Amino acid sequence: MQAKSLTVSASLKGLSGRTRVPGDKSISHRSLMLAALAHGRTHVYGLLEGEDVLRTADAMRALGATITQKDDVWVIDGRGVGELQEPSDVLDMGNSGTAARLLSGILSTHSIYTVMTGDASLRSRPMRRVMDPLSGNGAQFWAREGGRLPLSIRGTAEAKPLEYRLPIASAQVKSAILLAGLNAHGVTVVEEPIATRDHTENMFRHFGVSVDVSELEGNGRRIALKGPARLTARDVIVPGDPSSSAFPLVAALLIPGSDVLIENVGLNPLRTGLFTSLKEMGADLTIENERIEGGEPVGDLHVRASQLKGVDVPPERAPSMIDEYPILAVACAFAQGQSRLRGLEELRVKESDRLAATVALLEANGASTTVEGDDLIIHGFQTPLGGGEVKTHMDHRLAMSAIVMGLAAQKPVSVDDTAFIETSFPGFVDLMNGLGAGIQG
Ligand SMILES: O=C(O)C1=C[C@@H](OP(=O)(O)O)[C@@H](O)[C@H](O)C1
Ligand SMILES: C=C(OP(=O)(O)O)C(=O)O
Repeated sequence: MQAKSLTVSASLKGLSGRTRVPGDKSISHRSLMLAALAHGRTHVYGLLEGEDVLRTADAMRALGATITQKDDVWVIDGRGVGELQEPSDVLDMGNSGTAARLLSGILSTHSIYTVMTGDASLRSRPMRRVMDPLSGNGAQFWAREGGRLPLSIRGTAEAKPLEYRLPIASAQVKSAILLAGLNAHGVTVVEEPIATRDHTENMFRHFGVSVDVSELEGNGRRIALKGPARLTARDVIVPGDPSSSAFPLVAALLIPGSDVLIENVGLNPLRTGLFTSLKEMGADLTIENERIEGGEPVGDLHVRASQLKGVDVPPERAPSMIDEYPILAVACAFAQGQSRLRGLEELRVKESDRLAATVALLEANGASTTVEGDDLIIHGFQTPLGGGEVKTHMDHRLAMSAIVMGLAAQKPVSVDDTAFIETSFPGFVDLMNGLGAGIQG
C-alpha cells in the first residue's frame, strides 16, 4: 500500500448531521467464509468493502467459490463443507488477522495443501495460537520461526473433533476451532473463560447448523457443535460496524458543539464495551431505534459533545471492546482526572503493538501516561496540546485515533500513514468531512 501522510487541524466547528459507517468487519469475513461452505446461493447486503474483507473474498474464490458483486449486493455460490479446492497459488491475507486465523481453521479440515502469507504487519503476528490447537485434529502446519506467516497447511478430511479451553480471550481462536469442527467427525467443544464476540456461533445457526452454548462460571461459555455439518445458503444483512462507529462517536464527544446521529450500528452485547465505558465517563450518548436486523441487534447512536471524566475499565470488559482501546485512550486524554484501562495484554499482538503505539500517540501530543504491567494509566488533560507526529505502524485504528486527536487538540497532529484505514473503514475521511470535520488532503 502506498503511504499517505496527513496533517489534521482542530475542527473549526462542531460535527453535525446523520451518517452510516461501513459494514461490520467480523460479520463480513464470516459471511463470505460460511457462504463459500454452504450449499446454494447467498446474497450479502452491506458487506464491508474494506481491504481485509476483500482479501477474504479473493481467498474464497481461489478455493473454488464463485463470488460476484452487483451494485452493493454480493452473491456467493458455495461449494459445501469439505469441498473447497486446492488453490494454485499462495493466499495473501493482506493485513487481516481475522482472515488468516479463521481460514486456518477451515483449511485444517479440508484435504488440500495451502500456503498463506500477508503484509509485514500480519507476518509479524502470532499464529501458534491457532496452529497448536488445530494440529490436534490431524492437520499439519509449517510456519516461520515464532509461528509467523507464511504458513503452510496440509489439511485432513479425517479430522478428529477438538476439545479446547482457550488460554486467551480470542474470538479468532474460538472461531478457527469451530470452523474446523464443521468438517470433523464428532463433537467439537470450545470453552472460553470470558465470552468473546459470538458472530460465528450466531451465523452457524443462521446457516442451519445447530450450536449448543452453555454458560460457565464467571462470564465464560462452552460451545459445542457436531460435525460433519451441512450449511444451507441464507442471505445475510450486515449491520454497521460498532468498532468503526467509535471514531466519529469519540470525535463528536470531543469537538465542542457537536451533535451527530450514527445510524444502523451493530449492538451485539459482546461488542459494546466502549459505549458502556464512555457512558461511565459522562458521555451524552443515547441509543435510539433499537431493533433486530439480520439476527443481530442494531440501533442509532445519538451523540453530543460532552465534558468527560476519567474511567476505570475492568479487564473482563476487554473482549467486548478490544479494538477500541486506542480511541478510548484518546478520549481519556481529554477527560478530567485519571483513567485506568486494565488487562490490555492482547493489544501487544494486533496490527502493531497497540499498547506501545497508543502511549506514543498520546505522549507525542502532550498527554501523560504510565504503563503498569498490562494496565494503561492516562492522566487526563482536558485539551491536549497536539502538535505531535504520530507513527501508525500499518495499523488502521491508530491512524483513525490520531486523526480524531488532531480534530480536537490545540495544535495540528501529523500522521505518517493513513493508507491502512482502507482495511476497515473505506471513505473515513470523506465521512468525517461530511459531518463538518474539515480534514484537508
Ligand atoms: O473474531 C473477530 O472477528 C475479531 C476478533 C478480535 O481479535 P482476537 O480474537 O485476536 O481478540 C478483534 O481484535 C478483531 O478485530 C476481529
Ligand atoms: C485487530 C484487528 O483486526 P485483525 O485481527 O483482523 O487484523 C482490528 O481490526 O482492529
